Amino acid sequence: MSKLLIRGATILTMEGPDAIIDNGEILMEDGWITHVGLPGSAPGYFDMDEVIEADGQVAMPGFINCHTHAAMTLLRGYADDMPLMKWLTDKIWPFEGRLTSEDIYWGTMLACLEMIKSGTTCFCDMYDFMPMVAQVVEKTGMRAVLSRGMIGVAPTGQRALADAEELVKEWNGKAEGRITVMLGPHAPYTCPPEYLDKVMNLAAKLKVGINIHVAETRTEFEDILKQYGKTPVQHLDSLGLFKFPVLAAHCVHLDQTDMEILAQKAMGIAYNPQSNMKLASGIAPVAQLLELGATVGIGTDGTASNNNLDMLEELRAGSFLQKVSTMNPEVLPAYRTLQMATIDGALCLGLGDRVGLIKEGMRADIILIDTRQPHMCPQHNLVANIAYAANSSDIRTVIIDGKLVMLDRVVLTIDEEKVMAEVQQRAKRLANES
Ligand SMILES: N[C@@H](CCSC[C@H]1O[C@@H](n2cnc3c(=O)[nH]cnc32)[C@H](O)[C@@H]1O)C(=O)O
Ligand SMILES: [Zn+2]
Repeated sequence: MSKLLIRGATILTMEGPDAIIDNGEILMEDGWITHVGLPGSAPGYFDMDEVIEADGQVAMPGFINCHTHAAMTLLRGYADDMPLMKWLTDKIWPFEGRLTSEDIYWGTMLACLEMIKSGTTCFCDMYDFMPMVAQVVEKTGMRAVLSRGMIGVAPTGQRALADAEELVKEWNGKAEGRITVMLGPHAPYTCPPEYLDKVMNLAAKLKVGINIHVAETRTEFEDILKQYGKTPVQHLDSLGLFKFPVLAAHCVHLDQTDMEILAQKAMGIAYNPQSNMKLASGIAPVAQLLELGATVGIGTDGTASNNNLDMLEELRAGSFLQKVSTMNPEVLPAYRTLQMATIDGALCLGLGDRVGLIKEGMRADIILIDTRQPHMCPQHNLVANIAYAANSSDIRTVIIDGKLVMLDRVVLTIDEEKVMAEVQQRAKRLANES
């Protein structure tokens, strides 16, 4: 049995705004959190395999990135300042057509490196060559929800269904339980109803959830309305999609009925504020969705539309954007926003019983944040300091599933220099092939 102890930390358990333990300790055994309490209270104190002294640091659940395309690190800075449809059809899809499985491997490696260094312990991915992504998840020690992106209108539509089924069979529950697989029909505008029927049949057969982009742009909203006489959300609802556990990404353009449907029927909504800003897609009505009782997590989207995977930046932007768009500074307060980046994200991914809280009985996905920094002084309010002032470089240590993945900013599972050199060289080749 492996026993790991964190001591001396201020623990932000995320179980509630008052659930903060000063100078606390967290015991982890075989990946489980088995004790959270005051100093000297952990059982078996003297036979730990590893003790992490965390004075001056905050321990909190790792961030959960609810929507990304990890290997798109290869496209970071390749196509900027364009609207979604033009961006996808003129730049992104032609580039992606040249990607090999090795490219995906290295691009995802870089994404995992960046995510670990910015405190993300779990991410939800939709892309191609997903067995490579699964291998990277296994090697790097991350937790992930993976889906093979499926574009029904593409010549690869049929193959994508077969790949998705294979991915579920090969990887669901693997990497010591850190990988969950969902189906990933890309969007209502790339997956016609007959194709979504096939996806739903497969989801029923394999008993897995569905990850899909929904109502991202006004163009999508208008096109779907014209084509089917319904909004994207109501179109998907009428097809029966929400009978499955659905994670809906974006949800920017919604009417009142759409919001009610999502609040009542979606497993979760992935709010991607910076991608939506950069592609000028709009602002998801998150404050209203939360009022209606929706479960909302935060995602960065891929690095071609963000352009980084920094969840601290994302959650701050997400909070501020809701404040300014509603002209109400009280919406998405600091603690609520941190919940969205942790436990609510876990709920969006169907992992709410496993991660997102520092609590006995949960798996140990924990980050340590150094608070002894000028930009976090003084400490009137720890929660506000983390949500509104911290930088991702303040994240010192990352534990995933009870294993040390980064210690004092050294990532233990990835050769940082090698990954950056590989990606640089591959990105250059891919761009030159155009
Ligand atoms: N090429 C695959 C499917 C790729 S799935 C994921 C797709 O989503 C694309 N993508 C990335 N960000 C966004 C976004 O914000 N909206 C819609 N699509 C996106 C991404 O570039 C990628 O093509 C096939 O064989 O059909
Ligand atoms: Zn996306």
